[in-house]
Amino acid sequence: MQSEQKKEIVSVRDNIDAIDDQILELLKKRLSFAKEIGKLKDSEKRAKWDPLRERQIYDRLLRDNSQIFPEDALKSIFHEIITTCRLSQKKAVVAFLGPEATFSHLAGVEYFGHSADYKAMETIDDVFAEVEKGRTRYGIVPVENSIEGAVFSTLDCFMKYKVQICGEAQLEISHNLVCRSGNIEDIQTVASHSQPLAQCRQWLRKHLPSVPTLPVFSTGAAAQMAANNPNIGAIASSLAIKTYQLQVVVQGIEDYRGNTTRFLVIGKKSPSRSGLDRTSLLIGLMDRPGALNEILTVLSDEGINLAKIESRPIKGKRWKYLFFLDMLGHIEDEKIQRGCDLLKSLCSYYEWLGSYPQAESSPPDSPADS
Ligand SMILES: C=C(O[C@@H]1C=C(C(=O)O)C=C[C@H]1O)C(=O)O
Repeated sequence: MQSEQKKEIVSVRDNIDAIDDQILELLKKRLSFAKEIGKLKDSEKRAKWDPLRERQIYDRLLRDNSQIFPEDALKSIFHEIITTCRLSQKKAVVAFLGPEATFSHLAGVEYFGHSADYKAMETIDDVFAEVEKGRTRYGIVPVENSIEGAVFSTLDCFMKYKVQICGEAQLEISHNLVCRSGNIEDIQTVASHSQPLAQCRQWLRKHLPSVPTLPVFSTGAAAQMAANNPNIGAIASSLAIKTYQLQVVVQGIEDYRGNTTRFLVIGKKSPSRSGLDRTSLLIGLMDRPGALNEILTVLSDEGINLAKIESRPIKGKRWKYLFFLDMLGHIEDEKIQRGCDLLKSLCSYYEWLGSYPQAESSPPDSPADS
């Protein structure tokens, strides 16, 4: 009986092998067609990245799948296939806040897949400078966290460097307390980036009340420190545990579940419209009563959905601010174009930071112990 079953497994596995061979042949064919399209685009001087076409592919596949193959898996399989095909037309190097295994690195790999090359930078400023100078094609930077709010150093870089936003990615962040031994008693200092330290504030106060915290450049840098010093604990990603051979002390120490960070992909030129886009502006208000109201009125009159507004002080100009505005839609959409033209005439400063495909939204955050 047992050997009958064994034979059946072998024969069904033959079927799987035959399918895998077909998938592989089809993948090779798909890659060569993508390269052919790349050459045609070269001759027409067209951008290689076509977000609208990519979105249409996902929509069609998800519809035809009728939820038979698990949807998230289907999306990530095709994401890897499509990014590989796209990058075969033009290679991309992506700068991120390093060292290896930071959340920015993870977000980069999620966004660009495994076919891109990644370059670790020491600071967010360095990521911007790298892209502005054209040394790397893209950069990925954290811009806001669903619990802690804006990442000010990123917003300030938009005021300093000439780059465009090309995309956004959202990464659900779960923090691990790690150290060399895996024993909480060995930890005399907890190092991490200031954002994760803030995102785990209540947990640290409750479980390590007398242990000081040490803000460092990145979670990767903290993990590196923990690897070099047995008395340093780090708050870091699961990728950092593997990369720096650390032991987990406690998993999931964030104060809120669903804690999500939004990242921006920066480059030299925003992509064309995908049909589900976001447009970011940086504006300065006229010094007159009702200036902000005028801006909001334009958006409301044009039926533009304002997704976010955030102000930042202008360095060296006391009590003067610039505003970051995110709207739903693409600058190629008539409504957004018209709204932006009106804003330009009403603002003391106006800069279009880019239009780019919207990231999928995730469920809302909830307290960790609910
Ligand atoms: C192959 C193309 O180039 C890129 C890759 C795509 C793909 O792999 O399906 C789709 C759109 C483009 O971003 C294309 O434009 O069709």
